[in-house]
Amino acid sequence: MKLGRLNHVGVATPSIESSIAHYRETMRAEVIREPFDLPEQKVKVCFVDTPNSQIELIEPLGEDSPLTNFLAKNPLGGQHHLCFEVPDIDEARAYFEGKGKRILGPTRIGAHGTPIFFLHPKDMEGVLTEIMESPRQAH
Ligand SMILES: CC[C@H](C(=O)O)C(=O)SCCNC(=O)CCNC(=O)[C@H](O)C(C)(C)COP(=O)(O)OP(=O)(O)OC[C@H]1O[C@@H](n2cnc3c(N)ncnc32)[C@H](O)[C@@H]1OP(=O)(O)O
Ligand SMILES: [Co+2]
Repeated sequence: MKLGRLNHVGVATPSIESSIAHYRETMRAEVIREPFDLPEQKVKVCFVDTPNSQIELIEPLGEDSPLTNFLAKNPLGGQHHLCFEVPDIDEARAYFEGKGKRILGPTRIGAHGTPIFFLHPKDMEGVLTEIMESPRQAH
């Protein structure tokens, strides 16, 4: 498996609107993308572009969002996951399975429109890790 770029840092928030204001006004980021819902993933998403990566703002969508427990423990929100790109998602899945790392659920289409999966934080040095097929590699 070949490790690609850090695609984004996932940041959970109770309010994407207030987080957008923070990144625009305090961080002077150019937030040009509109928030959008990913109902199948039970999250609302808004990307904040930085010169070399992205912040992925994520807010729970619906009751049983995967963010619900995280925000119960971290009411202000906070760093949630890291997302790395790989050239081939199926090869990466087999690689991590071979390493005995717990993969959370099926490979599915993520917020960038390419296949992703998640690795359990307890198997990844405490970091919830998202693996994403590089957009330019999508078949
Ligand atoms: C896919 C769209 C978009 C994209 O980029 O394309 C996204 O990234 S959406 C992101 C939201 N979706 C997910 O996170 C899906 C994968 N996550 C999960 O399946 C759960 O969040 C899980 C299993 C990581 C944790 O579930 P839950 O919070 O319900 O369980 P616990 O509270 O019992 O936590 C278990 C254990 O893990 C620790 N934990 C939980 N979340 C994190 C985290 N983000 N980073 C590090 N550690 C985390 C938690 O503290 C518990 O540890 P313990 O020592 O037992 O307290
Ligand atoms: Co993500």
